[in-house]
Order: sequence, then C-alpha cells, then structure tokens
Amino acid sequence: MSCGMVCTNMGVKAGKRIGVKGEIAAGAKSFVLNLGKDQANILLHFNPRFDVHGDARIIVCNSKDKGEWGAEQRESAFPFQEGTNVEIFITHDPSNLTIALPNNHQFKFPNRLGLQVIDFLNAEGDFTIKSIQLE
Ligand SMILES: C=CCO[C@@H]1O[C@H](CO)[C@@H](O[C@@H]2O[C@H](CO)[C@H](O)[C@H](OCc3cn(-c4n[nH]c(N)n4)nn3)[C@H]2O)[C@H](O)[C@H]1NC(C)=O
Repeated sequence: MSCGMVCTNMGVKAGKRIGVKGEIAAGAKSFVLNLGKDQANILLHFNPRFDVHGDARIIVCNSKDKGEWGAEQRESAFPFQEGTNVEIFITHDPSNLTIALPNNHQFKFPNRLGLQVIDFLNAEGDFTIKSIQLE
C-alpha cells in the first residue's frame, strides 16, 4: 500500500519532462519516486539511498513489469543532502529516460516497458513532494 503522494492519469507523452520538487527529510535513510503505468508496471523506480539495504549514498534505479522487478542500475552520483529541498527532472522518451539531478548531474535509464505515456507517479519514504511540473 502506498503511503506517499500518488498521481494518476498524468498523460505525459514521449518528449515531455516531469519536474518534481520536494523536501528530503532530516535524517533521511531513503526515498523513492516511481513513474510508469501503475504500481505494478513501473518505468522508473528511482531510489536514492542514504543508508539502507547496506547501500550508502547511492541511487538505485529499477523497473517493474507486471509486478516483477528488473535488473538494478546503480548511480554513484549522489547530489542529495538530508533536510534539504531538491528538484529532479525526468524526460520521457520511447527508448531512454533522462534523469536530471542537482549540480548538473544526469543519467539515462532504459524504457524497458516501452511505455509511450507516463500516467502514474508516486513518492515513498523520506521525501515530501512540494510541486510537480509537466512541460
Ligand atoms: C544482496 C542480495 C539481496 O539484494 C538486495 O535485495 C533487496 C530486496 O530485493 C534489494 O532492495 C529492493 O530493491 C528494489 C529495487 O531493485 C526496491 O528498491 C525495493 O524497495 C521497494 C520500495 C521501497 N520503498 C520505500 N518506502 N519507503 C522507503 N524509504 N522506501 N517503497 N518501495 C528494495 O527492497 C536490494 O537493492 C538488493 N541489493 C543488491 C546489492 O542487489
């Protein structure tokens, strides 16, 4: 069951960008942004880990297809600080998502599900969404 904010019917097509502004809690251990079709079909599970599952200050990304996790992709860039406000941009593309982080870091994650439209976004963990921008 999701505890954080859930957005549905977002209708974000390829070429469009989603901006998520939010606050990372003081003492944060981990937070999650999930984007995709629904809870079971996630195009991008974006999971910055401050200190959880034996991971320290690393971003773990994955996909979920019909409830099944894919292979993790780990990013060492970690431009996040507990107790601060942050903005993350995700650009949708039929082949690869581009995730833009603070401090001009960015990386790509494959569109494994081949989703043409992102309808679902939810946040979990030590992060409070303040605004979502669709452009
Ligand atoms: C080394 C042998 C076992 O491997 C570990 O197996 C764990 C369990 O599958 C992996 O953690 C999962 O990794 C998934 C992505 O591949 C998800 O991140 C999964 O968490 C789903 C989740 C977390 N949250 C959440 N809610 N609130 C917070 N803070 N987080 N909501 N959904 C995590 O529990 C974890 O990433 C994985 N570690 C490695 C190194 O592979």
